[in-house]
Amino acid sequence: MLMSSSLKSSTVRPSNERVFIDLTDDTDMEEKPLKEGEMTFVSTLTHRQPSSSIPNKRKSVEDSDASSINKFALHGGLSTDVKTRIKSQPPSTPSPTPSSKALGGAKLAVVISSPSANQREALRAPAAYPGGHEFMGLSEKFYPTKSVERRKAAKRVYPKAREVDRRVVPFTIWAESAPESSQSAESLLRDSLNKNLSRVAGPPITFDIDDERLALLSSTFGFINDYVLLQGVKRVDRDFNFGCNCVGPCGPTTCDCLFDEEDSDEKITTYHAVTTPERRVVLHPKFLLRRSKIVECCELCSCKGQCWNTVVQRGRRISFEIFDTGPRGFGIRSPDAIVAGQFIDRYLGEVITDEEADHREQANQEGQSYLFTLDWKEQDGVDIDSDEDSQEETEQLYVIDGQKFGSATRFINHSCNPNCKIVPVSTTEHADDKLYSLAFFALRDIPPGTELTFDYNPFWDGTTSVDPGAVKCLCGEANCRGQLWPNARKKGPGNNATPNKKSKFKK
Ligand SMILES: C[S@@+](CC[C@H](N)C(=O)[O-])C[C@H]1O[C@@H](n2cnc3c(N)ncnc32)[C@H](O)[C@@H]1O
Repeated sequence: MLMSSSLKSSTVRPSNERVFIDLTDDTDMEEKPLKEGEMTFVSTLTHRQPSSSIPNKRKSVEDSDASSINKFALHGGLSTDVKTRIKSQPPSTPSPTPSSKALGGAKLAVVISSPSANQREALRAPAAYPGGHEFMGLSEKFYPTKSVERRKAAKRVYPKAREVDRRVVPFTIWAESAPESSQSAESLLRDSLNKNLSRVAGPPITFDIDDERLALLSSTFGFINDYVLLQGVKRVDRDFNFGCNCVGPCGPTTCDCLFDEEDSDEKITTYHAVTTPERRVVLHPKFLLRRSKIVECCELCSCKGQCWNTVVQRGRRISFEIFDTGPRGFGIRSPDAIVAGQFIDRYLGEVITDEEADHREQANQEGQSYLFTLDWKEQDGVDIDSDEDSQEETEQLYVIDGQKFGSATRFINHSCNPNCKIVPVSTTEHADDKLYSLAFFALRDIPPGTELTFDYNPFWDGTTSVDPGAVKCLCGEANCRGQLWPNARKKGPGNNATPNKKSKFKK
C-alpha cells in the first residue's frame, strides 16, 4: 500500500482506537477539517478519527497518483478526474500496509466512496462476478461517505453505518502484482483486466488494442461467466422445471425436449455431429434457417443432461481476440477455424426489467448500445391482443444489458451479410420462458482471423429508405442497408427495436 513512505507514527495508541484512512475525495463534506498534526501517522492521505459510528471528521486528500490507483482498485472503476490523472502521471511506488505495531496497536480502517448502484448489486450477487467482492473491490461492509447519505443516516433512513473490512477486501492489486515504479497506470489496468479474464471460463480471450484504450475498457467493463440478475428479475421456481422422459438414449428425432415441426409430429433436430478431426457437435443446418428456440437436455432429463443435446450449457470452446475495427469500435475475431453451425458463445450481461432498460436507453441516447430484449415468447405465435395474460407478459419482459458486464460477444458488431446468428436456448431452466440464453452460432465456415458479425435487425422488412435518425451502418457489405436499426430507437443488438417490441425470434 502507499502510505508507509509517509508513515510517521510513533505514538502508542490505545488498542481500541480506530484510525481511518480516507481514500475518497468527496468535495461535499461540510465538517471542519482536522488540525494539522492531530493524526501523525499518515500525512499524504486523508485520515480521521470517528466521533460516532458515522465518520465525520476528515481533512481533504492531497491526492497522489497512487491513491488514485488505489481508488480504482477499491472501486473496480475510475472517476473521470482519476482517469485524467492516471493518464498524465505514472503512479508512485506503493509501499507495504502499515502493521498494527506501526499503528501503535490502533485498528486500521480505510474509507472509500459509497458504492454505486451497480456495485451494490454486485455485492448482492457476488457469485456472478468472477472474483466476487474482491473483483468489485468491495466488501459488504461500508460507511456512507456522501453527505446526503450521512444526512439520511442521521435520520436513521440509511441502514446501520458499516465499515470496510480489510480482512475481507485485501488490497490485492498491490499485494499480488507488487508494481514497480516503472509500471505505467495503463499496464496496471491491463493486469487488472487479465486478472478478471483469468477467472472467465473457456479458452483465452486476448486483445489487439492500444494500451490507452485497453485501460479505459478495463475501467469500464468486466467479464462475467453468467447472467447477473438485477432488481425485479426472477427465475421461475425450480419446482416448475422439468426434463425429458426418454426411454434409452435421447434420440435426435425423438427426444421429448425437441419441438415438433409445424403441422407434423416430427421433431426438429437441434444438433448433429460433423466429421471434423474433433468431431464437433454443431447446430443442424435446417436449424440455421429457423427461428425456433432450442431446449437442451438438463439434469432433470432421463439422460441427466449428459446426451448430445447439451451444447450451449457446456460453454465456449473457441478463443477470441478483441480488436479495434476503427469506425465501428471494438470488434471480435477468433484465431481458430470455426465450422458452420458451431456454437460460439452466449450473450451475457446484467438482466434488467424492460422498464429499467428504457431508463438506461434514455440516459445513453448517443452511446453504443448493448441492450438485448428477451422477447422470444412474446413472438412465439401468441396473439397478443387475445391473450388475457398479454398485458402482464408485455410488462414483464427482461432485457440483457452487456454494457458494464458481459461476455466477449458484447463486442460483436452488426453486418448486413453476417457470419453468425443468435438462437434462443433454454439450457437448465425449461420452464423459464422469460429468461433463457442467447447463443451465437456460426452461419457458415469462418476462417481464423475473420471478424464475427451478426444481423442486429434480422427481420428487416426490406425497406430501402434510410431513416436519417437511425444509427448508420458501416459494415461495408454490398447489400448494406445503411442503418443498424429501423429507427432512432436503438434497443439492442439483435432486437428489431420497434416500440411495440415485435421480435425476431419466432418458433
Ligand atoms: C454491441 S456493440 C458492438 C461492440 C462495439 N463496437 C464496441 O466497441 O463495444 C454495438 C455498437 O457497436 C457499433 N456498431 C456495431 N456494428 C456497427 C456497424 N455495422 N456500423 C456502425 N457501427 C456499428 C454501434 O455503435 C453499436 O451501438
